[in-house]
Amino acid sequence: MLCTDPKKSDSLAFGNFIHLISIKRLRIEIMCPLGVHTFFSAFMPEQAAAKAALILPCIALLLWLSSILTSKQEPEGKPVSLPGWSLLSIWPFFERRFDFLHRGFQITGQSIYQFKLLHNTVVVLSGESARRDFFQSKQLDLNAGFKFLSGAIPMMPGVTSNLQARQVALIHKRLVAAQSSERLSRLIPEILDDSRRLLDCWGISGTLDPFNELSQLIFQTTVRSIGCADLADDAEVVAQLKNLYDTLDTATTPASVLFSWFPSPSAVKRLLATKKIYDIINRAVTERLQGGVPRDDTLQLLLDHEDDKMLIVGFIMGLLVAGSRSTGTTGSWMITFLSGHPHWQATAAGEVKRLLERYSSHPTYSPACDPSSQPHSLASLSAQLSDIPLEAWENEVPVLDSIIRETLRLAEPHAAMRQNVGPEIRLGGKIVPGGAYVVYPYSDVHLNPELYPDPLRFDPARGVSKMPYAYVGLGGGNTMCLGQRLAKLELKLITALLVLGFELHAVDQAGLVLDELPQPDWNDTLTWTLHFVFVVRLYQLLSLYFT
Ligand code: HEM
Repeated sequence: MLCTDPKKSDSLAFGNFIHLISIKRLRIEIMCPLGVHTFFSAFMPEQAAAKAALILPCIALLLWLSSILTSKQEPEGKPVSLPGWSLLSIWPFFERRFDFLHRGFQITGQSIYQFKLLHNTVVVLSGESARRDFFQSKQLDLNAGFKFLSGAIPMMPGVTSNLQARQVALIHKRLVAAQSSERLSRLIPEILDDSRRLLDCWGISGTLDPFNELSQLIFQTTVRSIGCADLADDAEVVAQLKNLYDTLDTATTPASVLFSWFPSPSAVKRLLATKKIYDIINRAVTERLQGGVPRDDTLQLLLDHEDDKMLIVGFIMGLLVAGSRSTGTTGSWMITFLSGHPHWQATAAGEVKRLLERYSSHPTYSPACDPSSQPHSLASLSAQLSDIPLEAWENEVPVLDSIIRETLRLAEPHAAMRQNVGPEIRLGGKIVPGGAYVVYPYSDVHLNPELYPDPLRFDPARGVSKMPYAYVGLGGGNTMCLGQRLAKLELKLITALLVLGFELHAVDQAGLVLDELPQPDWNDTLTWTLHFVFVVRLYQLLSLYFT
């Protein structure tokens, strides 16, 4: 807009000079020299005023150009920010993570967005290309991500946390060695025997809470498999350890994660539980070192490699959580799903029976031959299952494999968490600055109706999608689960015992069979358990199977 009255235009132009410089280029060029000249001529001779009127706008123009060139532009590709940064608005990230993350996608209308957690940037991803970049990136650190965003591991600097990269690499190497084929083959009868012992306590019929009983059972077999045989043999110590690990879970609160330095009651509880776990495991390692009898277990494997004592203690303390928590919950959900799907119970039982027919050399129990052996046939079933070799458990059980896969797809409310420990990178085309945290919710694929039609339905018969990273239940790309060989073996052995040994029904508290199974709570990212009353009714089937 041009001003035609020179007087008016002078005053207006000068009054708005600074403002105009920054926002209205056209008006500056035309109006400033005139107005400035009139202004200066009021104070100085005509010639000097003319010079000043020319020089000043040039300086202003230069300043303006340099401010444009040096100004911090919002980089193109920066993820849109979630409005609201107060602690209150991000609290649900810890308490109802699934809802929080999905509301973020809805509010921003974007497949990638970011929010602030204290002074840290957290980028949330979804979509095919972001997922691919995420799982393939080498500079996203899982441990750093979990330490800051989850905090649900025993924190003992130098033992279970703040480990150097070479210590983490050594722990991973030993974990692979602990799952060698020879070692897993020797573990089969031990896992079966532990499980059979605990299943015997369930009785011939009755009800049980799978989220309690299965997680206890799998804690026992995990202590046996990656811990120490002396601990696994002592039922009291195993129960004590389980309680302490449960305390770590229940005492993990948003405040204890965000302000881990603050000695809140839950932080103190966590600290005490961690110290007690340390004492139990350290004592077992010390006793073995000081002349205990060598056993065929993971502790002995670590001692034989002459690993540092603190690394050994940290290995057992850390992997007992990684191993038992996820395997226990997966086992509980598997039994829940099987108890509501008699067809899959029977199909799984049929698959294991065929393996028994092929591999078992133990005589099949028959009440006619040995009427006195009722009803303790779980022992003989476990002995028969021990005859099935590891290769068969790993390669000849497509039904059990698909039941595990479908259980993890439907009931593993995991969000993968990382820290970008390198320079700025792009994931899915969006910028993730160095030091920022990145979260990828598994629901992006596992509950995606385009990949899994009717995604909340349990259906092990679903095909596997060919889309890259369409199934990430045991990780993907650079971070695959390093304990999956053991986890799958434990789950298969326990399921075999259950489907051949019992008939399972999901019932309510009154004992009535449920029409509909309970759904997993995707907001319960830590323990994945159920929060309402539900039980599984058992009938021991052995007399049917062995006649
Ligand atoms: C059914 C049981 C299990 C499930 C569902 C499971 C799932 C996973 C998943 C999804 C990851 C990748 C995490 C991510 O990308 O954010 C992972 C990593 C890992 N898992 Fe498992 N896991 C199970 C059992 C175990 C067991 C028994 C152990 C050890 C005894 C174990 C040790 C590990 C370790 C060490 C990693 C980290 C790998 C790395 O840093 O690259 N897991 N697991």
